[in-house]
Amino acid sequence: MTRVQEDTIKLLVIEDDPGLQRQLRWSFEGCEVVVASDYDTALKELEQAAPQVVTLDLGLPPDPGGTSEGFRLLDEILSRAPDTKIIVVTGHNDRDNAVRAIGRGAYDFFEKPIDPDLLTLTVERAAKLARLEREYRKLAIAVPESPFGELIAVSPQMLEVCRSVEKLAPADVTTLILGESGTGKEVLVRILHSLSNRSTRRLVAINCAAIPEALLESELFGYEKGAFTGAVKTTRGKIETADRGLLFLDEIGDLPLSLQAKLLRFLQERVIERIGGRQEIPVDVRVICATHQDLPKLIKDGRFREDLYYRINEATINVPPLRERQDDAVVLARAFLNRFAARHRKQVKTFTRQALTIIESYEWPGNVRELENRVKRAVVMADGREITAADLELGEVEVRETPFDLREVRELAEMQAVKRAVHHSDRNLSRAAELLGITRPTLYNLMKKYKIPN
Ligand SMILES: Nc1ncnc2c1ncn2[C@@H]1O[C@H](COP(=O)(O)OP(=O)(O)OP(=O)(O)O)[C@@H](O)[C@H]1O
Repeated sequence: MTRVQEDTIKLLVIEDDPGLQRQLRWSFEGCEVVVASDYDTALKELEQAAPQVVTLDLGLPPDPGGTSEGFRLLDEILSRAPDTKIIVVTGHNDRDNAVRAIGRGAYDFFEKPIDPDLLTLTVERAAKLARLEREYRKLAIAVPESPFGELIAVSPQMLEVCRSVEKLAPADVTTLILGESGTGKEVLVRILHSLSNRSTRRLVAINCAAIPEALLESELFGYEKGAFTGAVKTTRGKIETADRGLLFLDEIGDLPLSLQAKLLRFLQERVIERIGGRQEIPVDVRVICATHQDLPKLIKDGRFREDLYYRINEATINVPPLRERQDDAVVLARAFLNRFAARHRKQVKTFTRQALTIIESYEWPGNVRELENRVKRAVVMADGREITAADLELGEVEVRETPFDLREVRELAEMQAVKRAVHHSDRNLSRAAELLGITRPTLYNLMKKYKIPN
């Protein structure tokens, strides 16, 4: 069995049949396996080995033909170590007990006779979930001291983004944050500010898309008394207010061309002139811009100045969409559930497995913001302790559940690796082929096979 990420999986096999014990030990060669054949030994091993995953045969002595001892142990394990993922092993066609076990908190069930390959995959998935939950808890515990505050990130892609933010924060360079709407760009700007050497000064934000063109100029640059009708007193603009601090220009792609020229001048000369003013006022701000738009395309269409693009883009941070970081989706969903359940004093504790699968599979066009809103709504509306797939109201979702058939599993892994390499190399196919350790023609064939556009 392969290892899940860098952790070795600790697995406790609770099984009284010596033949099956041997078979299971052999199937899970790559894991640290401990075996117990009765209630007391199982609890002792639970304490000593602290396994992430347990396989539990429901028919244990003194009731090997029934299920009473198995259920007693299931309840006890979950009360002592609630995060343990328990995979219950039932007799053939024993759906009733399987469903009962899931209802009492088991992670999954398995019918005898055991197919070691299938069971291996189930154990790997359970261990992966246990690892994500543990990492999330570590992050959650670290929150008070962490400059990353409420930011939740467990996927390698987001951890890389966090590293870039940490590196760029003290550098005082004009930084461009790119990413779809709702991916967390604003959250990252706030973190960047708190880690920068301007953290004791203000972070002034302005959304270039939300303010009409006529007002935007005075918002940014300010005006002198009498500059236009209604200018009853001299007013400083956002740029000036941000002096010695940080100015966040959100939706920079929507800045009208006339103001692009003015902003460029400011970035080059670091002075502003208020509307109706004649005096040049020096301002020391660090500018951070963000957009969900494709700026090179806007440049091609004549809607964004190329010279401004180079000015604001001294450093870039790319925030990946949520659908490309499946690991984050589940962890974020759990965090939002806890947050809103506490805020609205609801007894909702968890998601059903189906709901989690849907969360992993859904494309999340509105990214984290959409996920947050869906979970919030579901928590507010929920009556019971669990949020079901239907509560999320996502309609028909094509489920991307990891299949069991090994050929399908390999193909899925191959497709994901090709997609990642193409994204990581920013569609430079020679580089993508190099990352994958294959030739360009092989890469072309794979992209054709999986219908990945280039
Ligand atoms: N990694 C994260 N951890 C916790 N909360 C997050 C994370 N990413 C985003 N959020 C939350 O999702 C919501 C949207 O995030 P944010 O406003 O930063 O997105 P954005 O990319 O700036 O969106 P837009 O482009 O529409 O302005 C916010 O409520 C934010 O707190």
